[in-house]
Amino acid sequence: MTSSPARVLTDDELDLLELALGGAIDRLPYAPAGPLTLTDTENTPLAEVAADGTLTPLKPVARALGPQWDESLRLAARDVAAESVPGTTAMWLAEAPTVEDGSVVTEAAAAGAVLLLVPASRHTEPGTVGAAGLTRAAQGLVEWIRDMLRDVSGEAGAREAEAQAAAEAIEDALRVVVVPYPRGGQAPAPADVAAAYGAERVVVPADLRSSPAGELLERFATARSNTLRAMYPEASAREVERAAAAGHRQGTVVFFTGLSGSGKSTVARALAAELDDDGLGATLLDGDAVRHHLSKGLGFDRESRETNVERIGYVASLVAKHGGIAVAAPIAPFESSRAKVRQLAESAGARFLLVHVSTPLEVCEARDRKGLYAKARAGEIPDFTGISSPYETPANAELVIDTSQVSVKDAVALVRKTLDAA
Ligand SMILES: Nc1ncnc2c1ncn2[C@@H]1O[C@H](COP(=O)(O)OS(=O)(=O)O)[C@@H](OP(=O)(O)O)[C@H]1O
Ligand SMILES: Nc1ncnc2c1ncn2[C@@H]1O[C@H](COP(=O)(O)OP(=O)(O)O)[C@@H](O)[C@H]1O
Repeated sequence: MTSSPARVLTDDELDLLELALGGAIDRLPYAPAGPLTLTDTENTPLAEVAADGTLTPLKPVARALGPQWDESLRLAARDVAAESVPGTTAMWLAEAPTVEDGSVVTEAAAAGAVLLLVPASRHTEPGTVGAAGLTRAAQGLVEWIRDMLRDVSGEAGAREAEAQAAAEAIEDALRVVVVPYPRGGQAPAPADVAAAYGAERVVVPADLRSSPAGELLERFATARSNTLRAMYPEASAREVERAAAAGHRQGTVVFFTGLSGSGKSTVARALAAELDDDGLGATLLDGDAVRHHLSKGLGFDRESRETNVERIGYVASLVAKHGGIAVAAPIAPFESSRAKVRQLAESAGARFLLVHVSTPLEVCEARDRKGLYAKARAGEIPDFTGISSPYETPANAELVIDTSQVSVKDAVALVRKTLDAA
């Protein structure tokens, strides 16, 4: 048991801890002095920081799935440095390597040992090649170089044996190492990290690219597949294409709010169906359905409603985080929870569209689809929105629709127009 205060580490902080435990950095920029227990989000104690900043590991940092977690690649800096030979060059592969980069790497490997360092973050920005893709691309680069050298040595004729030996030496000189590397401002300089892994110099191939290659890469999202294949070794091209395809889809949360009977579910359902028909797909989080599943057992007091709405917002943001469209339709009467939901979506990189279905109370009450207003007026349902519980009118809705004035079809068209313009 430890009695020192605990700190739950963020993803970037975990990367820094891994770097420090592996000997790549001397001290943690976020916890230079203790006593402090560092934990992951599951509260597993990972390390102790003493008053003088000394780190004592307690448990290994949890590994996950993916090539970037492969134990034979994600090695401690001190272990790699212990095996490194003088004159080692590090290539910092922060982007998927191109054919041009492959030539730079081949040249360096002809002169001595080369560490292909893959800076692996736990975050991937949509549209960029993440840690898994970079690792596969680095491994693919080694294969690409090997195949290329075999072809060349096969054409060498009389000097075949000599060429073959040279090719093998180059292949042996290459080693892929995955480096935990945060995205944030506390990231150490690549040159310092490379030195800790035993390299004498670091080359960032992306910095050496010729300008035509740089210009082409800037346009890569629209480049035809064959252009990509000409520029990249097979493994890199696959990763760049995969990332570009994912990056094109920004997730969206369409969040309806309004009184019971205002028409939220009707419009939300019609919208989701139309999006499906267009092949866009939409996940519908209808108020009633959510109350039967996600929020079963919750009541209608303020706290329960806030919990309900925030749960919906959380699920919607998960859907949108990976490019999906979430359509939610709870009453969501309180501004504070609507603001939280917006913030959740926006921090997942999604667009957020608040649609206030502003149908007047008299119309909702006249509709009284479920007979609830009558019961609420008779005092049989407490805390009924609009009758005995408040509805805070949103001041920041992207769209306001009064379904006593606008048909379902036109309401859907208005939402889609707003979505297209966003
Ligand atoms: N007290 C009270 N107030 C308001 N609504 C009530 C209440 N009790 C039950 N219902 C039924 O629950 C539906 C609203 O649930 P929501 O999850 O959308 O509400 S909230 O966002 O948590 O405020 C709502 O459904 P809709 O009519 O689809 O809005 C009602 O049918
Ligand atoms: N233009 C309209 N848009 C949406 N609903 C409408 C419209 N005109 C009439 N209605 C009716 O109003 C009721 C709205 O109920 P519902 O969509 O369940 O509202 P909510 O989900 O806000 O409680 C439905 O019976 C629907 O048929």
